[in-house]
Amino acid sequence: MDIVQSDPSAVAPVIQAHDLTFEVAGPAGRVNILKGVGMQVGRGEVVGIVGPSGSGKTSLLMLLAGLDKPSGGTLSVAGHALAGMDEDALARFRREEVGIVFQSFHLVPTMTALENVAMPLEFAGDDGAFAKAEAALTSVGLGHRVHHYPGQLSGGEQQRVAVARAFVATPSLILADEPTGNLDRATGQHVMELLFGLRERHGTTLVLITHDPALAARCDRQFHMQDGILTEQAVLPA
Ligand SMILES: Nc1ncnc2c1ncn2[C@@H]1O[C@H](COP(=O)(O)OP(=O)(O)OP(=O)(O)O)[C@@H](O)[C@H]1O
Repeated sequence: MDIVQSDPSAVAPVIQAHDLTFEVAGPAGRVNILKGVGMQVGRGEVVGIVGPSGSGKTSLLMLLAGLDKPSGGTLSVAGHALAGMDEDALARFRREEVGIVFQSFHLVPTMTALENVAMPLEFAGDDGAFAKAEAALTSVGLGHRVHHYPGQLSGGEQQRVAVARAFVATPSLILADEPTGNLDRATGQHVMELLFGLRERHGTTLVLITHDPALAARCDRQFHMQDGILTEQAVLPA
């Protein structure tokens, strides 16, 4: 009889967070920013997080990216239990599993678009870094701008470079913090089509912080953060 062993990582959720807390030291003592957050997100799901300013959305994103450590609770991303990992393992995890898109682009101003996108692959020792970066830039419609510096690009073009950089290493998870916040409506729409297209092409999971109700309504699932507490909500049509 053949024994078929299934790969548990193929079906395991990309994000498994349970009772996450995040405390920091403030001038008046400890501040509880996240107060027992739980979420489970499957492969290829697009999840929106809405909520007022200062409620803890970016803090949660930083934990999911392995850029901050939770004070308590358990967190597994793409099969990695982040709590037990040292800095080297976390750096590798971020390189291989996570892409991040920030509201303010965060490109390196002294590097061309091509160099910005190739950077994560070069760090990983990928010989094909520049060819892959050029293909990624072409796929976001910037094949003709590869040698431009960020300062020579419009806001929308810079965000498309940031999107290309986020997906060039085909991560399991893309985290986007107000990716359209600095863009006009049409340009923001274009950037979102690029991000949503990644799920279609690569099965990428997308976690999106947004203040835009229309954008949140396009997500498969929607969470609301309020004062460090996360609750899932029904997705209402825009
Ligand atoms: N390292 C830190 N030290 C002290 N306070 C912090 C730290 N990081 C975040 N905070 C505070 O925690 C709260 C949550 O911040 P966070 O950036 O996660 O909120 P947010 O929901 O993303 O807000 P916004 O929508 O304005 O970006 C804020 O009051 C912020 O000032």
